[in-house]
Order: sequence, then C-alpha cells, then structure tokens
Amino acid sequence: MSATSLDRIDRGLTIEIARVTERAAVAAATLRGRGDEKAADQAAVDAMRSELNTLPIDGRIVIGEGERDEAPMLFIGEKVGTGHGAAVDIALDPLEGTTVCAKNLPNSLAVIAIAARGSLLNAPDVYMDKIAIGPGYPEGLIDLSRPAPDNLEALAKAKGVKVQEITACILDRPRHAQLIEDVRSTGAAIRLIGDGDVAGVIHTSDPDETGIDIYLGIGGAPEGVLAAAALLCVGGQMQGRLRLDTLDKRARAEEMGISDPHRIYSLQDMARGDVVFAATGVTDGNLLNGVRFYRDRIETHTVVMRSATKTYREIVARHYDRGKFGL
Ligand SMILES: O=P(O)(O)OC[C@H]1O[C@](O)(COP(=O)(O)O)[C@@H](O)[C@@H]1O
Repeated sequence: MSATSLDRIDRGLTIEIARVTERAAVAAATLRGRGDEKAADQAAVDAMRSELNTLPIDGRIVIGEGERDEAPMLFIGEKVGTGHGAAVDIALDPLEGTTVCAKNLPNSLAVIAIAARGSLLNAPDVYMDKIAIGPGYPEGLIDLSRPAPDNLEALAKAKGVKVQEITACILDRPRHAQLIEDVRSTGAAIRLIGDGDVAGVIHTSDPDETGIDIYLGIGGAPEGVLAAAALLCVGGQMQGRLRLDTLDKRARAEEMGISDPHRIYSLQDMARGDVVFAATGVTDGNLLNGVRFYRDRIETHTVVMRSATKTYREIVARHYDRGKFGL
C-alpha cells in the first residue's frame, strides 16, 4: 500500500459517486422480485459501468465482479473513468444481495467505495471471517482470534449492559451452526440475515437505530473490504481473515500480494486514508429505502460517507426524468 492520509479525494466525487450507485440501484430494481438473480445483477453492472466511465478519474477496480476470466465487466484490474483525473482504486458491488433482490427481500444495495490508489486491500473473491463493532469503544476491544463469547462479554462490559442486551448479526448459513450456538450460550440475541453482510456490518455503526451491536461470521471477502470502507468513514472496528483453504485460493491470493494466508486484517489494513463510500438501496432495508417507482418519477435513497471528513450524508433523490433510466 502506498497511499498516505494526505491523499485527498476530490470532494466533488462525493456527489458524483451517488449518481453511480443510484443508476445501478434503479437498473436492478426494475428486475426486483422477478426471481432472476443474473438478470438483475447484469442490469446493475451495465448501469454502474456506464455511469462510472463518465467520472473524471483514472480508476482501477481492485474489488469487483470477479477476476478477469470470470467477469466480462467491472473485473478486478479493469480501468474505469475518463482516465483524466486522480488515480484512484475502486471497490464495488453493483448489486450486493442478488438473491434478496430476486426475492424482493430487505437489504440489497448498489455499493461503491473510491479511495486513493493503494488504499484498499486487493482481496480475491474468497470467504472472509469477520467481526465488526461500531464507534465509541476502546481500540482492540474485539479480537477475531478469540472465541465469540469472549468478544460478546467484552462488548457488553464496555457498553455497560448485560450480555443478554447485546444483539449479534450473523448470516443464516449452515457453516455458522456452531457460532450461533456459541453466541446463544451467552444469552445474547442474534439477528439472522439471509444475505447482505455489507449492510450487516454497517448496521453496527448505529445500534440505537438498527438494534445490532456486533457483526460476526463468514461472508465474502469483497463485501468485507466494502464494509471496512464504510466503517472507516463513521468509526468502528473490524477485523477480517481470508479463508484460503485450498492451494488454488492461496495461489490467487499470492498473485494479489497476500503472502500470509492466516493474517488478520484490521479495518485500516482493508481501507485507509481518504475513502468515499456510497450505497443506494435497491430493496427496503434498515439503512436505506429501496427504489420507489412512481408514475411521474423515480425515488432513490443513498448514503454517501467520507472518511477524511467523517461525514455521513443521506440523499433522497427524485428523478422526474424517468427516460434517463431508459424507462
Ligand atoms: O451466500 P454465501 O456463499 O454464504 O456468501 C455470503 C455473501 O453473499 C452475500 O450475502 C450476497 O452476495 P451476492 O450479492 O454476491 O449474492 C454477501 O453479502 C455475503 O458476503
């Protein structure tokens, strides 16, 4: 990583970036609830890519739709933007939560993070073990190498509540059976989510609003970097460890410069410096409303965050020109 905290992102991008996720979210939302994950994802990819290519940046995708041979567009290493402007790295997921979008269930998002070159972890598309909490706690409170109950006890103590008053967010997957049992053994509550752990992690940043104190479990590594980018903007702590359990995965990671397969990454190892993050709701969620289609307009709900200024802005946009979305 070569970026320093002095590498500032052009503040104009904090509005430009919203257009990128708005465009992707509307495209995906037109196919919401149709049971066709691929079509919704493709629509979001096409829309995000065409909007991204209007931005005055020399952009390089470090977290994208996959590695070049498996993703024709927005692949890792793809150059995006007009090419005239700041050299930036980009993490994106045009449709985070493809299954929930196809089923019209909560919390699918169009997501992107833009950072100075070298400020985002280049991670392969493998699983990642994750733990995250929101702001206001002493640094080092959570530790991925410790058993979940220890982290829950530490969090409850620091929050000044009983562990029974803590709620953990966990993806509902068979691989989490033991984790779920361990968490329940402490008396803590669990919010099981079907998909969408970028939102799951972000929810820890405002427990009063979302009811979620801590995120635990294994999800995608790309989603881990995106979530870290968001948490960097609002404060909080997060750790991640890649699940490099096959020779092929280790080789892919090595190609990306990852030599220690067991390394635990801190939040700042995954995202640092000046990062601009945006997410637009595709379906309704705790964080954001989904896209609303009206006869005369389309409404989108977006959050834009920036780490250098620690700002969190919500933008409700009314698009009266439905034609610009091809509708
Ligand atoms: O579904 P899996 O294989 O358990 O993977 C978990 C990952 O899938 C998601 O739930 C949804 O990812 P997609 O948008 O690629 O469908 C992520 O939020 C999460 O990190």
